[in-house]
Amino acid sequence: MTDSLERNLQHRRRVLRALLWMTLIAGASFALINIKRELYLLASLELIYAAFAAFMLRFVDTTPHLKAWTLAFLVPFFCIMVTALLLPQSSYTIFAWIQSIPIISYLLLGKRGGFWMALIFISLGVLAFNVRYVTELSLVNLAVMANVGFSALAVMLFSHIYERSRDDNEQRLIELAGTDSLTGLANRMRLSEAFRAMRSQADRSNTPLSLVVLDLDHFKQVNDRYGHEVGDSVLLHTAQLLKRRLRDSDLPCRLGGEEFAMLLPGATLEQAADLADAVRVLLAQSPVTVGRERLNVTFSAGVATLGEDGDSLSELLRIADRRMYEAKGGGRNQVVAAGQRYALAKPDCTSDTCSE
Ligand SMILES: Nc1nc2c(ncn2[C@@H]2O[C@H](COP(=O)(O)OP(=O)(O)OP(=O)(O)O)[C@@H](O)[C@H]2O)c(=O)[nH]1
Repeated sequence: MTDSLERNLQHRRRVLRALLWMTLIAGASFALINIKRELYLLASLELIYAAFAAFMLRFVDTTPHLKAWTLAFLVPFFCIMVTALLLPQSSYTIFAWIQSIPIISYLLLGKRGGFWMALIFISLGVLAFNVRYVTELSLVNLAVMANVGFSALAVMLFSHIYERSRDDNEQRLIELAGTDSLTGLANRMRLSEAFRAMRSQADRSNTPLSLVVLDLDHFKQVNDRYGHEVGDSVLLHTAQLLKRRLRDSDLPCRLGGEEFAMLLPGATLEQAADLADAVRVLLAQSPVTVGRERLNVTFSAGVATLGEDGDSLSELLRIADRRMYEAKGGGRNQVVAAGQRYALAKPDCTSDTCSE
């Protein structure tokens, strides 16, 4: 669940696995043929590479360093291919393999890495053709070289377009998976991702990180009295107000139903409580218009902070949730932030701080 919003590298692993199997089988077979043809340098390169492929097959599905291993495999792989192109004993037709360079590069390295890898090795391939046939430069050879070069560039262009749209679609899916469809705020899944990043940052810079859970008061009555659509616009109104009021570095999110959360990097428990109370006042002063009526919306909130109240998101959510219910129990439309419990703007409190 925690990795659910990360980019999916599964397809790259599958392509690499297929390439490793091909290298293993083809490398061993070609090595045998080339030994018979007395091309010992090429045969030993092919054998070494087949062994390297067999070695990589053991961990290609699990390695966390997929890109580094892909590069470690691919650069020598293409170098061997170019060496084969240069050998005077290998046939003319071997140049057809240049076509595979852009496809393999883009599938394994994505659009940026794929672009450079393909460009470099297609150029080297065309250069190899030049080196081999420079002495017998004829119109036929020029035509072959132009066809090999341009068709490889065409394949590269299509691979680039394909990889770019795949990348955009994946990005869009990641956005959608982390977004609440009604309010456009982050959802629980994105909150977990953001919490991990913000907690690391807070640990590194020794700065506070706080969480506020807020729940709209008597929301059922809004739905029952005005209907579900009006209920939805109240949720949207609250979400927009949170987005407007918070900093770009803060994360407002909808946990579900009429429950929201705010993840506040750099805010201590007290600062987070002050901010939650300011949002509470702002919401209370911004009624939602329904026909001729103006609907006052309030919420009850609980605050928790990293370290004092726990180190994981689930601990902070649990404590903030418990304090939110204390705020409900204390009369609603208030914020509870505790070490010792205190409530801000609690109607039946004479001072800002109430004892537990
Ligand atoms: N319009 C709308 N209503 C929702 C949505 N999700 C949950 N609800 C409603 O929110 C209401 C929540 O009711 P309760 O849990 O009783 O809470 P409440 O009425 O706000 O009472 P307190 O929290 O105790 O103040 C229920 O009527 C749900 O149907 C939604 O996406 N849209």
